[in-house]
Amino acid sequence: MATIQEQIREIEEEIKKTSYNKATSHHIGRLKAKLARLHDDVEKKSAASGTGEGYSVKKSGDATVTLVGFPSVGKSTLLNKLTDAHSEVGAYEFTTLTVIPGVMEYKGATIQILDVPGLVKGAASGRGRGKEVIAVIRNSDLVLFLLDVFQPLHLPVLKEELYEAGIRVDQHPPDVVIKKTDRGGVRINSTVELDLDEETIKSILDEYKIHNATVLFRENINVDQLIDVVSKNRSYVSSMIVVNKVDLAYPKMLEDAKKMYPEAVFISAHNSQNLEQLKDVLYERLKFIRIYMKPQGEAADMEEPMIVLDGTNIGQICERLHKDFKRKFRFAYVWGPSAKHPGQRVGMDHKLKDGDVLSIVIQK
Ligand SMILES: Nc1nc2c(ncn2[C@@H]2O[C@H](COP(=O)(O)OP(=O)(O)OP(=O)(O)O)[C@@H](O)[C@H]2O)c(=O)[nH]1
Ligand SMILES: [K+]
Ligand SMILES: [Mg+2]
Repeated sequence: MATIQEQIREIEEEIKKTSYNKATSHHIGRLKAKLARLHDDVEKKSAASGTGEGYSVKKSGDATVTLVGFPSVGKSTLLNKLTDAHSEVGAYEFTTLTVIPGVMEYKGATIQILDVPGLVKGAASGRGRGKEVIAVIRNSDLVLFLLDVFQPLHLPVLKEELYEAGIRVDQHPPDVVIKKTDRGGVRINSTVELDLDEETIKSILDEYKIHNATVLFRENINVDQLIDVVSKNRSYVSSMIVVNKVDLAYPKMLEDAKKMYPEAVFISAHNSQNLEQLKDVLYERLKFIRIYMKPQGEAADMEEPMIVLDGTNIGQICERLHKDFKRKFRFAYVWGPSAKHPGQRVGMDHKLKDGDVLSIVIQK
């Protein structure tokens, strides 16, 4: 019996060999789904048999950002400049061996920044501290990719490792809902024109042992995205790119790196160069919204809004307010951009928008 790694290689070979056309698309879809399942198995196995030494960091503040980069690109140096933390800096690789949290206050938001060990190629399958680092990244809201100006080509490697570990960077969860049923086979509904054909969709679901279900597509997605929906074990985070050590770069080198990553922020963490711009971009990328709380029977507090991430729902607000709020929650009233009419009565699933006024009613 072939090992999981051998099976993975075999399927990868077969995908490479198969030329893509209409007739082979469902075959390729099935192979990709098989591959995804094997990767999920590897993931599960190593989680079960792992060292058990997962890093435990409690999320805190309004958002969590993880510094992701190869060893010695300057992650710890940057953490020390942006936050109150002190993380050891060294001219050798793997100076940092655990998660070091720090806090940065910016424009009224409290942002948690996590320094972690360097990632290397193979991290997703467990090299270095890969597994533990990846678990931290999974739970963060933003990945700050930190590159050394001398090694700009690390970015695609980092992205590949995250992809392989089920982390989707700068993607949103596909707007596709699968509801399992008892009988009736797989029924497909769609509000948009689909590139995926029925046979491909069915063979992917089949690979995940889903034989009876209704599938509603509200978005035209590809094979890989459908596998993400079926596999469930995916995490969606946004990202930004920062290039460090510009103080050491020759002008030509800097120019090339800027052409390669026009959206990146170029800094010298060591010399505190361009850190204000970094904070600005970081803040923008996180997409904060302001929610004004109105205690029942009182006026809303328009002075000090709650700062939360876009997409936050009322249940998540309850969790932030008090440990009992979710249990005692009855309903809420909303005024403002997310309300259909002023004072709309809503439940915990209701998603808030910037500038909303919110009143939560709990059991006494
Ligand atoms: N010239 C220069 N050196 C820097 C800069 N940032 C960091 N360094 C140096 O680069 C080396 C590595 O810095 P660290 O902050 O330890 O890097 P790291 O990414 O945390 O490294 P690991 O924890 O080992 O993965 C140290 O010698 C730093 O002094 C910078 O902007 N310019
Ligand atoms: K280092
Ligand atoms: Mg470090």
